[in-house]
Amino acid sequence: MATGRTHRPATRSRGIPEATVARLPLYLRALTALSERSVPTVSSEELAAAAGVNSAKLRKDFSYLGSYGTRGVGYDVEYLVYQISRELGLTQDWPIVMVGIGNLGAALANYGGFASRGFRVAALIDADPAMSGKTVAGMQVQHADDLEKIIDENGVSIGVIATPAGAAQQVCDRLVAAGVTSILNFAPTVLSVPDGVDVRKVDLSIELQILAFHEQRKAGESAIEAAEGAVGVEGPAAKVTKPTANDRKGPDGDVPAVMPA
Ligand SMILES: NC(=O)c1ccc[n+]([C@@H]2O[C@H](COP(=O)([O-])OP(=O)(O)OC[C@H]3O[C@@H](n4cnc5c(N)ncnc54)[C@H](O)[C@@H]3O)[C@@H](O)[C@H]2O)c1
Repeated sequence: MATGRTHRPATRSRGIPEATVARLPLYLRALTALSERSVPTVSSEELAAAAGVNSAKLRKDFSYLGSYGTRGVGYDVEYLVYQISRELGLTQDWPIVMVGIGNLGAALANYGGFASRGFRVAALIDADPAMSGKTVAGMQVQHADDLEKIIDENGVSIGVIATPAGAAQQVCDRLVAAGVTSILNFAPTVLSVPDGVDVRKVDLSIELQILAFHEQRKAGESAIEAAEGAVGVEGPAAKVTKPTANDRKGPDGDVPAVMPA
């Protein structure tokens, strides 16, 4: 599919900014941990620290949900879990298909975290005939020839692609033609999709490259400090701005492990 776009406008139709939407899962993860410890209420500062977000930003984000907390008491943890889950669409079950059940696909299929967050793996699909019928994570792998039928029968709207990069666009096109409107792409390639289809990409090697960049800066900083120590006076090198912890944070004040698509 040659035409189409790969991103959405910054604000969703309901008026919640995309950056806020991207932080909601962080709040939910922190709130779920509090809920598991039976903590009844939480202040914006505590929750912001647990989620790795600035507290003023958190309060602004929650105002979009109509949640303002109670002065001196804070936010009701259970109610906030419900509110955010509802906003993210997690109060309903989302069947997903995974395409490409090799090393990564099998590891993802075995990950229990999808089901506990409302994502049911409806089918595992692979093009290799030798994989068909094999059991992975307790499910039989189905052949890619049946992709459209599987999506139709299971009412799937979210697809996960873990095929080699060269196959990803073709798989994406078939998923979209079959009715899938959200794709999580692990293949190292940019997918082109029509309007109305959301793509998120995950690339751990990009994350490592970003960490390598920071390591390089830190190494440069150490070299500057060593040179300063050796010379004993403030030379030109001392004017180099040293990176701070904030420099390494994302635009939202957090340190994303996985960059938004
Ligand atoms: N995003 C990340 O951080 C990350 C990490 C590791 C791997 N990857 C990428 O994930 C992909 C899978 O890696 P892997 O190590 O599991 O590879 P793999 O070779 O073990 O598995 C790929 C699977 O895809 C299947 N496949 C190929 N074409 C297909 C098609 N048209 N339809 C359905 N299935 C098809 C193959 O039969 C195979 O089982 C690669 O693109 C790799 O670069 C991404």
